[in-house]
Amino acid sequence: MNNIKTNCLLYRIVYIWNFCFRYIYYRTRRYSNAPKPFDTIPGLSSLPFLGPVHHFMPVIGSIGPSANFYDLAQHLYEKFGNIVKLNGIFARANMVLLFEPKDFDQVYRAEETAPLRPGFDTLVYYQEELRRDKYDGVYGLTTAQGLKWRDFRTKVNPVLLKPKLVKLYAPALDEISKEMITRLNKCKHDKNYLQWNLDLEITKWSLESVAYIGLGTRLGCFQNGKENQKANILIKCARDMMELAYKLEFFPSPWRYFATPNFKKMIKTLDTQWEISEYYIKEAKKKIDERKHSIPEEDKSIIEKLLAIDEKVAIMMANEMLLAGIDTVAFTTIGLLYNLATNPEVQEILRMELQSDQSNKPYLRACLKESMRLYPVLPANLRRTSKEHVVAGYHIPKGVDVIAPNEFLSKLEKNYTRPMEFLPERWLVDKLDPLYYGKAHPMTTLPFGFGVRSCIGRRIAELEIETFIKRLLCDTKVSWEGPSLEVVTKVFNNFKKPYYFKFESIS
Ligand code: HEM
Repeated sequence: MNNIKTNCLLYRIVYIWNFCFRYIYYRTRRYSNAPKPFDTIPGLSSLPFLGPVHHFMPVIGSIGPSANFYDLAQHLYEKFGNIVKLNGIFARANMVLLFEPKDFDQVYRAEETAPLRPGFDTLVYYQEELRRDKYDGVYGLTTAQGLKWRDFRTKVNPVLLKPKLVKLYAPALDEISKEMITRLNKCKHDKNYLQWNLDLEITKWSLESVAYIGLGTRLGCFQNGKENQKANILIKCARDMMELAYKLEFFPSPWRYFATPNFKKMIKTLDTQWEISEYYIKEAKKKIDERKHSIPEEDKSIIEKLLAIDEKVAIMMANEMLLAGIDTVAFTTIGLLYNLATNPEVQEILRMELQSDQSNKPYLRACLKESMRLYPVLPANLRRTSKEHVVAGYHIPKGVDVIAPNEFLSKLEKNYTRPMEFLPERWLVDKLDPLYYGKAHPMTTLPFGFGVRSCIGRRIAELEIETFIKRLLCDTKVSWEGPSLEVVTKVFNNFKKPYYFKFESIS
């Protein structure tokens, strides 16, 4: 009898234990499979109203005010790991940095139907509210979102991304490069001038080049006089806009609630930029109208081709080319010159390729790619979520800025062999070679962005830079006589001056 009782009790204990075990097992399994809440993503602590701003303050901040984006990404990665949250402040969206390329690949691909890339909120406010009458509902690619962006991009894609583009504009760009080199040779005797103004000179060349492709006219950036003054103001406007956008949009600023002094400066700068750009566009249109006869399609400038499709889009695109296509190209060119100057053996191999008869120049292409891996204009890419995502085990709601820190990832040993070295060969060797670039995930290095919203000026930029480098290296040796060049991030990456380049004639 006792035996039966004991057996019964034992049976019950085993039964209850079994039940509890199963219950706990299934509950925890279910729970662990569920995405963790957004709020639990690790990241910098936030204060009420101020968000994580105290981390960026002088002395007391754990990061400090002067960190560039690369340093910030490194700090966050080392402290928090592959996924990091930064709370937004003053109506700025929350941000999540993803350090695994497969993770932002997943989000960016899922957003490809209508990718949202916010930024330049002051420019959006200027176009949509303050100067609404001028823009009349048509905004450029940098500021438009959703259907408006898609409609604009569909109209301009066939004109700007045409594979034949290279052939069409190459001779004129070569001419502009020759003039630039003559100008450089004149300036190089004044060492001090070039140390502080090389970027201005290179920007004059990039503006002259992009204006020729966009408007079909020469602006005369290398000349002295009135024309040159206008071009200089346009260059200054583009720079001031970046500087002011950095102050207004990356630091806490109440410009949305009242017009701060920097906000007023920004509006003045945008007005001036538009005024000069409009002047150039009107001049270009006048020339086209006065011609009174048609010319072959391949001889037409971008604005002429776009005017036949949609006049407002043509004007906005031309304006955007004069804005987005100058400092980006200048920075990339200076980065490449620096890498070639500090790696004379690479410069020599490249010179040999450029002097050879072969029409393909793979080493030149590899040098440019490698230089943009080390010195991308934009240190990170960005998409705002239009829907919910589950990434790296966390829930990411709609309206969050998902940041891909591409510059930082491109300099990690786990992605590239000898990552801090300028080794163009990595883009040419086969996959058995330890240097092979394909070791990294394809999303690791994205100097022109990603997918349908990637840079529309890519072909133009590559053509301009390659044409200039070909011309320059044929009879000039470039070297660097000073400490290493440093980068500082202000929305875009910039170089810290002075420049210690030496340009010597070798012919
Ligand atoms: C080496 C030079 C350049 C670099 C590294 C560069 C880089 C970029 C990047 C990273 C983006 C963001 C793409 C994304 O979100 O996926 C972008 C967008 C854009 N770029 Fe460039 N860019 C360069 C030159 C140019 C030039 C020459 C033009 C003008 C012809 C231009 C016009 C634009 C425009 C209009 C957008 C916005 C595209 C859109 O949202 O649809 N860029 N660029």
